[in-house]
Amino acid sequence: MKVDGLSTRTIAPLPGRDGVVIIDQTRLPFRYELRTLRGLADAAEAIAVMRVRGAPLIGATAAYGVALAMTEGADLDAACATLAATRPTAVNLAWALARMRARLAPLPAEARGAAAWAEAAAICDEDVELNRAIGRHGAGLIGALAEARPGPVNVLTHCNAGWLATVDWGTALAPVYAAFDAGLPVHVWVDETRPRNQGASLTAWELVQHGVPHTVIADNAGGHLMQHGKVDLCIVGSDRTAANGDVANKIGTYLKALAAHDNGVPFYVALPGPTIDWDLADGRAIPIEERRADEVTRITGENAAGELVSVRLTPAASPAANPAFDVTPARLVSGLVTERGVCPASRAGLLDLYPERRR
Ligand SMILES: CSC[C@H]1O[C@H](OP(=O)(O)O)[C@H](O)[C@@H]1O
Repeated sequence: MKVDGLSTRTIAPLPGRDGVVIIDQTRLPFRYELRTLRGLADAAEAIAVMRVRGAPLIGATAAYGVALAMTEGADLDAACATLAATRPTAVNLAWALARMRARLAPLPAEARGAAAWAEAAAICDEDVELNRAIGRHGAGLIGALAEARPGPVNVLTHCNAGWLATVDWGTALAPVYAAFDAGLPVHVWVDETRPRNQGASLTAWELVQHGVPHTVIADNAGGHLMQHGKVDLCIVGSDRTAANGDVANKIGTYLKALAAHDNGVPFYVALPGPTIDWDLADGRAIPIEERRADEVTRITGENAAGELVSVRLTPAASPAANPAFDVTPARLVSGLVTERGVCPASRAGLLDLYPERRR
């Protein structure tokens, strides 16, 4: 996508393969800061503290983390274990590490560096095309709604599943960008998405950059808007979708799916193939990340002087719980928007799109 008119991706290797440049998403929307990852430790830290986040981008960063590790002579299995331990829910992390290991393990140590950089680059290039295809297929859903009646199609999205969550294009927002760029009237309700506010800080920033009409809302407003006919379609991302179509996504997604179901609002999940966990029959075993309590008890923002500040919201003595994801059962999902098309949220639906997965 473009930032200040310049095309960019969320991650890219330095020409000398001695570093990887990322957008430090912990600084957005106030500062657009690039950061160079110089080694395995930098890559692991960037994932763990969410300088990079979003399932596909976590996988891409881990892939480059392996390349950085090979360049610094680290052990392949140890490097993969370090990266695997950063965040548990997004299956793209395990998928990328398994792919890197499969590519590198058969090679002699001296050949692993170049192969790792090439494989990481391939993962990134593929992600861009997967998401572009998701946008194409998902734009059809928006187009059909645009034809049904005048005025903008009002899309509600949760968290950030835009291009910042991937290498480019995004997943849930890819159809929005494709529809907008095709001239379709679209407006986005942006869930702020407490406690890390990826919606208010990242999705809103993306949509401003692209010129897409949008309105930031409190997470708790979504159900009310659906009750009053102000939401035509929900599209969210996924961090891990089980083989039966159960979807793990940012905490609060399940509540939006319940409200959509109760109000007859179509609820779609956009995801690329690497986000499908074929080894999980359903979503019950998806690991849910528990993050630090101070992400709930404190909030970070910019004061009038343009300084980044963090303020406490709760009494110091109050404990807090911070599950970062929840699982939306397939029965609440209208459909899955993948790079291969749209399918029902079911094992049969997924196997129709991915027949090579039939056992
Ligand atoms: C396209 S994956 C986006 C997905 O990742 C987000 O989680 P996090 O920001 O914690 O990495 C959120 O669940 C998004 O839907």
